[in-house]
Amino acid sequence: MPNGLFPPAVLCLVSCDFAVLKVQNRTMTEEALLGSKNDGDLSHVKATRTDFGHADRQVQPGLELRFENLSFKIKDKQILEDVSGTAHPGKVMAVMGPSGSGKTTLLNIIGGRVKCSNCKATIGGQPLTKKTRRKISYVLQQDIFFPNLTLQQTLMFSAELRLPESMPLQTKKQIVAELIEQLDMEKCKHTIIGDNMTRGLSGGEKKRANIANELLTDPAVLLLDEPTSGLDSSTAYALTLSLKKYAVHSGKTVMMTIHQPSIQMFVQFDTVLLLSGGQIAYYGSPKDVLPLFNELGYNCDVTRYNPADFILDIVKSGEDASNKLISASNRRRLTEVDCPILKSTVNAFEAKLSGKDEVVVIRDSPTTVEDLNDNNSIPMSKIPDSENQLNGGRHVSRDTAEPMNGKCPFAGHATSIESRAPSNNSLDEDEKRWPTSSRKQIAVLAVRSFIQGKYRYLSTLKFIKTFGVALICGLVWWQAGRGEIQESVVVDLTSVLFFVNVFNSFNSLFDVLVVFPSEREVVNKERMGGSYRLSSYYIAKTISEAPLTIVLPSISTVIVYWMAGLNGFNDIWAFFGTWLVMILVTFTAQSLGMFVSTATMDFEHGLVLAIFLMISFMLLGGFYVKNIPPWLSWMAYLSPIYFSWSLMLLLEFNSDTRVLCDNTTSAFESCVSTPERNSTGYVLSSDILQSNSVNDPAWVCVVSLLAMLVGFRVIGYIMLRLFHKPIVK
Ligand SMILES: Nc1ncnc2c1ncn2[C@@H]1O[C@H](COP(=O)(O)OP(=O)(O)OP(=O)(O)O)[C@@H](O)[C@H]1O
Repeated sequence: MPNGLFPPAVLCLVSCDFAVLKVQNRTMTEEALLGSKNDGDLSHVKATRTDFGHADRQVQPGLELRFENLSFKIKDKQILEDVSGTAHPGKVMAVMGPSGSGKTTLLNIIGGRVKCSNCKATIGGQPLTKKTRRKISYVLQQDIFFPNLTLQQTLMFSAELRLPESMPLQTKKQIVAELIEQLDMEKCKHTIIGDNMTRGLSGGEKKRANIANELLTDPAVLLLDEPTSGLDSSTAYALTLSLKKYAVHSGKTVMMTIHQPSIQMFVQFDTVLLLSGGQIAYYGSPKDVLPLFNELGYNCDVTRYNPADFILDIVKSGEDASNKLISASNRRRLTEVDCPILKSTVNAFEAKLSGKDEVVVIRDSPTTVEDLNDNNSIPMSKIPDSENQLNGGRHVSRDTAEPMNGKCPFAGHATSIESRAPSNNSLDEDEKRWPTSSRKQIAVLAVRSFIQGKYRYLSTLKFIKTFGVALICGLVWWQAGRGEIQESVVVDLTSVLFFVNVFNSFNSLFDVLVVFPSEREVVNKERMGGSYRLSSYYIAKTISEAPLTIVLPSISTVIVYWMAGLNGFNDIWAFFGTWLVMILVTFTAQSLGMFVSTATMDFEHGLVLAIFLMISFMLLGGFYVKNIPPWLSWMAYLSPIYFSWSLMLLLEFNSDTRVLCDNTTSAFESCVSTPERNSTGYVLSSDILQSNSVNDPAWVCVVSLLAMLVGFRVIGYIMLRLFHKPIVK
């Protein structure tokens, strides 16, 4: 094969995987963005069973989740402004609002997915920290899983990683089995999760798998981001009903975002937090919402309108309506225990509206309703008639200056999060940071990584490619190295070794390139959930994928080596040596791939960097350019291909190799007789090695490859650790 054909040929062969790999890489995110397919298969959820996955373990009680005056900005954009609320055990809070109103951001802050250093929240009266957040499970909107694992495998691995190590395996199995049964997923427990490429669980089943995965740990608080997205109305209702029953019967706290609930779903909620532009437009019971809207001039014809749709339509109808609702909500919140507001926020908001109405100035520390009404100039036009708006003690009557339930509203309001005593002692101070030891994590992750990796490393497509390329190479260089070879054949032998070398290195590097970005979502999700250490993941991955990594390079080496008739026919150790070198360079290229992947963490960027590096390494490998300019020659020492090819040539052209001189036009010194010495008629191995720029002894090449193998892997880990942290407060 002409030398110049190598790069395009190898790139082409490797890139035949890209189309597939790239699509696989997109799988999880795209699927999430596109939403799950609706299969209507939740309608038969066993809503009566609400002891989800309890088995015989001690059930953790629900805890009060309280967030107070959360304000959050991204750059100059105010995403949330003074958002407060309290989700109670045994109850469901629904966070509603138009698209972009900040629902997911609110859940992300509480769930620790977004860093918000000034955001105050408590769980069971204790500040929300990395440790106390372990009581919260967060069901993300995207169903992020490894696509090749079955439902049962997915839940079992999760159970082994997230449930205490001291819990017997049998109990973990029982919990998983119960969850599968209770979520009515028996029939699909051996089905793979699947992705865009491979059909697996349906959209509804994936959603249930996502919820089951979070219920495994028996959380005190369950957060769900759009759990009904992509489901049809009956499926969505069944799911909402199950969550409601789960909250009521297990005494758990449930908080979920939801876009457009049906009326049946809407009435299941205990509290509705309606957001508009990051501010609270309504906070309270769903049954109070229509009277309040009515007071503000928005009448809902319930015979024709779903109240949930109605309130969303009003919020979306324009700035005036939205401001009116926020303003009314702000005033209600001044007396609201569960959903307090800062007076400065009310002032600022009223000031913003001052062009349209009188400015409100609220005194710093109102302690009674009278104070508020007498000393703070709330525009009368902004206070709805008390007789009509009073509801459940949440509204203040201007006439009576008392909340309807007779409780002083300011007593609760004056109590800040910091001053609230812990209300629940179930948060164990001594709880360990990780539910399992590093040893256990590595063991579980290694098995999972092996199962997941075998589909990627040993796919039928890859076998076909490897066999195909190896057979073509074998035929092209058929028995080129057998017996006494001619000098002219030397270039064929160096070519075949270089080609196999480059082919396997490219394959190994690009395989890894796809892995990290696609696994990142799952790993980040799990790490943010506090499932395991990054080091455990990295070590497990390295160990478990090692046997998978060597399969295909070994196959191609064996086929090409013997078909091309290389030196193994004369010296069997030359064959084993070449095979080991091939494995070594495959691992080194894999390490390089890990480094590139973690340095970029993006397939497109990684691809560009990887191609640049591999082409450079090929050029510096000694095959194409025999006389690298001296000022550039040091760069050859950065190339794994240079070292591996050198090693292969050392094994192929050892002192026993007999290469006949071309008597007419020999390129080798040893073929030319001089007055001092006569040529033996055979080319000296040292001449062949020298002409191919093999300047270093074998041990230097081996040590250099090992150093690169370890070095790139360690740098990759450091980059992952430092620059790709999942954000947790
Ligand atoms: N990284 C970011 N940079 C800039 N703006 C952002 C960023 N993340 C979120 N936002 C903005 O924050 C606002 C709230 O986003 P969020 O995802 O919380 O809304 P949402 O109510 O959950 O919307 P949806 O119902 O469509 O999921 C949106 O306007 C969004 O564009």
